[in-house]
Order: sequence, then structure tokens, then C-alpha cells
Amino acid sequence: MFLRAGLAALSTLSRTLRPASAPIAAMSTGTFVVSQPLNYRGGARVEPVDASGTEKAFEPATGRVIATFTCSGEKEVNLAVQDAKAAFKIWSQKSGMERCRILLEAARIIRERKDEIATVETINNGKSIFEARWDIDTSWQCLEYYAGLAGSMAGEHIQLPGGSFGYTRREPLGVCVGIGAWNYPFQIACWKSAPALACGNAMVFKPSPFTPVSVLLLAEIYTEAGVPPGLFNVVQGGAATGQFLCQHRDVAKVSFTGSVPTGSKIMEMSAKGIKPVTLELGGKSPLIIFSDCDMKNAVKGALMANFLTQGEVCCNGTRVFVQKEILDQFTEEVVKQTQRIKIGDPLLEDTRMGPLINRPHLERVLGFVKVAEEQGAKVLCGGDVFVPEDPKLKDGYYMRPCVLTNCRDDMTCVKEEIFGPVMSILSFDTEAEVLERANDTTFGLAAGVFTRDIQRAHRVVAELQAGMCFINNYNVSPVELPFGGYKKSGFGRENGRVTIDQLSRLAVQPPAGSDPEYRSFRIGKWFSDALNGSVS
Ligand SMILES: NC(=O)c1ccc[n+]([C@@H]2O[C@H](COP(=O)([O-])OP(=O)(O)OC[C@H]3O[C@@H](n4cnc5c(N)ncnc54)[C@H](O)[C@@H]3O)[C@@H](O)[C@H]2O)c1
Ligand SMILES: NCCCC=O
Repeated sequence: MFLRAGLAALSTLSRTLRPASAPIAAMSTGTFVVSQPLNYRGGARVEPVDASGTEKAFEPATGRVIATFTCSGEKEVNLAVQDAKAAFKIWSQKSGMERCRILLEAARIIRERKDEIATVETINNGKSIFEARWDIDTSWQCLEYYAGLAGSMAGEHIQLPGGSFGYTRREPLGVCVGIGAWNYPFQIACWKSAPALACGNAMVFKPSPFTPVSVLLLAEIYTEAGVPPGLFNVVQGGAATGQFLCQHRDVAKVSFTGSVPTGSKIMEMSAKGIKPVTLELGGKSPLIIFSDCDMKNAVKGALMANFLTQGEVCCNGTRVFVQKEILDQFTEEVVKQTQRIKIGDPLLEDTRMGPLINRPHLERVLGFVKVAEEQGAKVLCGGDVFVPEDPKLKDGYYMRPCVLTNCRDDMTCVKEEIFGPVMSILSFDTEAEVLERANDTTFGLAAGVFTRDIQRAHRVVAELQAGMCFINNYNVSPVELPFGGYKKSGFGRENGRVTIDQLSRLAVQPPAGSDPEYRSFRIGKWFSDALNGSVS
């Protein structure tokens, strides 16, 4: 049965994404087009019934349009929410173990189709296939993790005097909305939907209009795995579609990943409807390199913390504080290694840096480099457009990774999130000084420390105001550990057990049982006192 399902899935993917003759292994940059609808409702791809504009999705490696699609209007959003509501009725009645089995099956299919999904992600996002495979691994792992928790979700039995008792039940919230950013399209959809579905909720998901494609594969996989039609729906569009979702009266919760300004709007809309929100927002994280570090490891860490996914990672450690004694040596080595990063066709196995997401974003990042120079920073390498030799890549959005030195804390490149491959190096003298400067930011997503002194490492991370603090490593996010920020980087967490509390609620059954005080006496006494006039 699974073989048949797998073959059906493969053929759907071929119809959607590839020229009919091209086998999966031969999928290459410059050949994809998406012709099927990109909304998913009631267990099938659909064209939206109304529109709030149209959008084009690009292949960043070549600058080609791979899909033109209609953004969903209010009616389409409403239909998706109603389908989710209907599916919620069925899904929320299933036992945790029943939900567990279906999520495990979805995880298995993702694992089996990892290379196809990673390829689609690479084509639409531009990140290297090498990295996209990691993303898909953390996606199926997330489904497995929450499948494991689904069966063990429970309330509490609370003993009261005289044989009475109360209890709590863990209930799902209802229809949850997920709104995603473009840098980890498939992973974000999994990190939001897996815990939501495990708790018994339904979801309507809106991806970024820049990366609308891969989430459809997730929707189809959930259906194939056995979720009720309508449990996981996809609406495409930008801000207008997102607003229809956040303002919908039947939506119980909004989980958002994106920028701080949008997060603030989401919170405002959710406040109007008294809806709980999770906000996974931007960052400008500090990376502190002490002079006693393992230099080779620290250099690798700094590259990982700055150039992963072309620097388009929320938790990247882009303010690199280096202790003065090793500043020259560290900087020289970082520049040497940065210049070795292979830029180019993201579908090639040895590429480590692909194109940025789109032309406006490329220009914005290059603009940050220009302003940094104007403010006195020195470009040690990169920061300019890169044109690969392969002619089919000439219209792609490539740039060379950039290392800036002579940076000061008040420069734009040090204060603002660039979301591109730009590392700012700053020097420091003492631990107390660097801690103060590292924390002097409105963000608080992540931080990193490189030192051989284990006591200092733990002392420093305890003082850093950031949701995740890495020691002698960076950007490692296993699904078992909560992910999320402090300050303007947002609140609420994704991954780990804590997410269950954010996607479910506790219903309380007040005292029941044999103690007369709790059973009927209190009501009876209240009435008799009232009738006797002793209650005023
Ligand atoms: N903390 C995290 O986990 C995390 C992860 C990835 C990305 N990010 C952040 O995301 C940002 C980059 O992503 P982006 O450019 O897609 O962010 P964005 O805020 O522009 O868009 C995010 C999503 O919100 C939607 N949206 C835009 N305006 C809206 C509105 N008014 N109402 C409802 N929805 C609206 C967009 O269409 C998109 O789907 C960066 O700041 C990055 O740090 C954070
Ligand atoms: N892989 C962790 C999510 C990174 C956010 O941008």
C-alpha cells in the first residue's frame, strides 16, 4: 500500500514540478515550473475562490519565474478556516495514540522523500542542497518528536478532602493559524504544524509569497498519512491574506515567524480578538570569541553563524566580538576561510552558498555594506555581486560573503538585522565589557561563546539576554530543545515539550466525589441561608 502511495506521490510531484521526461535524479537548476494550484483545502489542491492580488515565485539561482499564483481573498480564507473547523471535530476526538500513528506515518513519508523535498526547497529558496537536506531532517524529526508526545498528553487527578477529587483535561485550542517566513519554508511549516496537530488542533498555514511551493508537499503528505481532509490547509498570499487569517473570528491561535515589524502587527490584530500568539522574530545575535578559544573551531563557528543559508538565518551571530589579543589572527583566518566558500548553483553537491532570495533583498543587503563603508567600516572581503561562470545562472541573485572590520557598536551594520552574508567584527578587552555590549540590543534571539574555560562559558551564557546560547558551536537546533527569543525577538517557543502548553489548554473539572462539603452541601447551604434571610 505504501509503495502505491509513494508512486502516486512521485507522479504528483513530477506533474507539478518537472518536465514530464525528467527523472528525480536529473532535476536541475533552470528547469522547474509549477502548474498546479498552490492552495490546499479539504484535502486537495484548489484555486482560490477570490483574490487579493497575484504573486510570482522565483528560482533565485536563475531569476526565472517558477509559479504565478493568486493570493487568497477573504472568502477563500474563510473556506479554509471552515474546512479546518470541520476536520477539527474529527481529529480532536481521536486518541493521542491514533494521532501519533498518523504523524509517524507522515514523518516516514517525509524521510522517504527527503531528496525531492530538499530539491524543491533549494529551487525556490536558493539555499544549497546540502543544507536543505538538513532542514528536511529537522522537519521529519519534529513530526516524530510530537508524535511521541501525542500519546502521553494528559491532565491531572487532584485529590481533595473526604474522598473528593478534581481533575484537569488537556484540550486542543481549535483552528490554529501558522504564518511563515521564506528562509526555512518547509521546516517552519513542520515546526508549527507538528505540535499543533499532535495536540488535536487543525491548521491553516500561509507561507511567504516568496516560497509558496514546498508546503504543498507537506499538505499532500499529511493527507496521504491519514489526517482528515481539511486538517491542514494552505492559503497563499501576502500581508492582506495574513490579515484575513489573523482577524478571523474562528481562529483560536496565531503562530508567526517573520520580522519584528510584522510581528508587532500580528500581535495587535491578535490582541483585538484576544487570541494567543507565538512570535518567532528577527535577531542581531552576538558571538563572543575569547582569546583562549580553540581558534580553528571558533573560525568555523563564526562562518557557520554568519553564512548559513546565505546569512538569511534569524539566529545568526552577526556581531562577532573578538578579544583584542587574537583579533588579527582570527580576522585573517576568517577572511581566508570566507574566500574559500564555494558560491554557485545550489543544486550542486559541493556548493555551500547559493543565491539570496530575490533581487530587492540582494540590493538591500548590498546597501547595508555600502552604508557600513560610509560609516567607517572596512570591507575585508566580498560584499559585492557575484556572477557565476555558468551562463544559466547569470540572472541569479548571488553575492560574495562579506567580512567587515573597524566596526563600532553604533553602526547600522552592527545594530540592524541585515539577513544576508555580512559579518561585522568588533574587538573587546574584558568579559564584563563584552557582556554589556552584547546585551545592548533590542533583540534577544541567540548568542554564542567560544572559550576553553568551561566555567567562564557557563557564567557568560547565564548573563547573556538571549533565548538560545551556544557554547563552542552555533546554529544547532535539535527539535527536543525549545527555540525562541527574548525582547523584540519574540515570545513563545517552538520545539521541545513547552510548545504543548502553547497549543492546548487545561479544562478543569472542579470537585466531584463523596465529600458532602463539595458534593451538594455547599449549594444547599447557600440556598437555605438565602431563604432564611441570613444572606444579605
Ligand atoms: N525567530 C525565528 O524563528 C525566525 C525564523 C525565520 C525567520 N525569522 C525572521 O523573519 C524575517 C524574514 O522573513 P520575512 O521577510 O518573510 O518576514 P515578514 O515579516 O516580511 O513576513 C513573514 C510572513 O508574514 C506575512 N505578513 C506580512 N505582513 C503581514 C500582515 N500585516 N499580517 C499578516 N501576515 C503578514 C508575510 O506574507 C510572510 O508570510 C527576519 O526578520 C527573520 O529574522 C525569524
Ligand atoms: N533552523 C532554525 C531556524 C532558523 C531561523 O531563521
